[in-house]
Amino acid sequence: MFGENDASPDSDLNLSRIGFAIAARSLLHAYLSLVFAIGMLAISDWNNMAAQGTGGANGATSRPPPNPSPLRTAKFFQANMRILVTGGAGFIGSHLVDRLMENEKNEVVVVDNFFTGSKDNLKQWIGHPRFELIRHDVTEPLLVEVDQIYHLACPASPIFYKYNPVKTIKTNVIGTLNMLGLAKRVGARILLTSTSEVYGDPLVHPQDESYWGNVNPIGVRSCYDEGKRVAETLMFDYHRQHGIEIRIARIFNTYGPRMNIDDGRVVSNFIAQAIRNEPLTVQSPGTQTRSFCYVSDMVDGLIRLMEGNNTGPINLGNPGEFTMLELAENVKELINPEVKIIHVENTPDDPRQRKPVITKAKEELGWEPTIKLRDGLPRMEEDFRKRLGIPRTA
Ligand SMILES: NC(=O)c1ccc[n+]([C@@H]2O[C@H](COP(=O)([O-])OP(=O)(O)OC[C@H]3O[C@@H](n4cnc5c(N)ncnc54)[C@H](O)[C@@H]3O)[C@@H](O)[C@H]2O)c1
Ligand SMILES: O=c1ccn([C@@H]2O[C@H](COP(=O)(O)OP(=O)(O)O[C@H]3OC[C@@H](O)[C@H](O)[C@H]3O)[C@@H](O)[C@H]2O)c(=O)[nH]1
Repeated sequence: MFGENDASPDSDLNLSRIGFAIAARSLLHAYLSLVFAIGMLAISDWNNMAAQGTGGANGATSRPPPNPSPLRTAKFFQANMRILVTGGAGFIGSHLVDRLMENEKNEVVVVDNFFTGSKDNLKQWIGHPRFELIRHDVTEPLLVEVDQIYHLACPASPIFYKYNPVKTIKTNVIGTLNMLGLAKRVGARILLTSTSEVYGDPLVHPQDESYWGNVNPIGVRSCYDEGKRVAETLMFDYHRQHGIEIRIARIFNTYGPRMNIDDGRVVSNFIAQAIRNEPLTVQSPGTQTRSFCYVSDMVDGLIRLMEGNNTGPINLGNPGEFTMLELAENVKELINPEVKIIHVENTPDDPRQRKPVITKAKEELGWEPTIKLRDGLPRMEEDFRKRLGIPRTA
């Protein structure tokens, strides 16, 4: 036994055994420390790369994203890109579907509960082999195999989102959770259409993405604006916690063909009123401002955001700013010079000013709007006249 016979002939051998054991242990220690240090370096490098790759000023991801379907990397079978558009039967969603369907490598699945959207908006695609339409409410879980998710489902016009505020907040919170759960399961990239309403009644003007907003958390609009704020939070938490690839667009007022004629939003109201020769209803005081983006520009921005490397949030909107009185005067001049403009009561918490800073969209996406309000309004007029059956006279 070691220690008992220090003077025995074996003691030299024992000593050298002990020396060897100590040396071996030190070597093992050194090796393990090295492996640990390399591991830590690799993890911190990966985190840095993830943060840079996703424009992650808002915190690095803690895990690698889930793997996309094996079909993506299959050697002999080049799968199409399968894209889910929630709310695809609505105004912006249906224009987005048109653009996505132009690419023959895309298969598009639309889910919609038809609350404010309509099959009519998608009629040119129904029956197409690369297109599927599913009646589904996003507040219920959904299982489909897709590579990208454009998550638009949510009523957007104030009269519709205030109609059933509890349902609106469920759509924003539970609906977004369900879509994030789906993205996590199938490894899809997900884009949320958030809104300029996250800035509330802004105290900073114009608004860039660093502004945290001025929102009434218990007001009649909060089902929508707070709902979208929580949806943004969920997106970033899934990104940080589960490595989900996210994109967030903060959309400013968008207009164009296919808006519901009785949608209640200001551009559709004024155009329908001018065509029907009814007074244009400017809600008081009329000095409140908005910035209006034509829908084809918006769709272009959404696709660039999805395909790019930046998580957002990124403002998408047209920085041209108009008071509601100026908008009414433009509509009157372009569509019906005889029409009257009247003042009516406003609704609570109406934001007094809104105009996007789009520097980030320009720099990160190479995007800026191309269609001015005075060019977009006549295009919308044409569509509304067709649907109302009221042609332009001379
Ligand atoms: N149009 C704008 O000016 C604007 C501005 C900011 C943000 N956005 C956002 O863009 C998205 C689309 O807006 P839009 O103007 O096309 O509105 P929209 O009302 O025309 O479209 C919304 C679509 O979502 C569907 N939908 C609503 N709740 C649903 C649910 N629970 N389950 C499934 N489908 C549901 C509706 O039926 C409709 O087809 C919305 O998320 C909206 O918040 C729009
Ligand atoms: O007939 C009308 C309707 C509206 N308005 C005014 O027009 C302005 C714009 O109102 P809208 O209802 O079109 O839309 P808002 O800007 O209030 O909200 C929109 O913001 C961005 C998106 O998220 C949504 O599409 C929607 O919530 C408001 O100041 C409103 O008071 C009128 O003067 N007359």
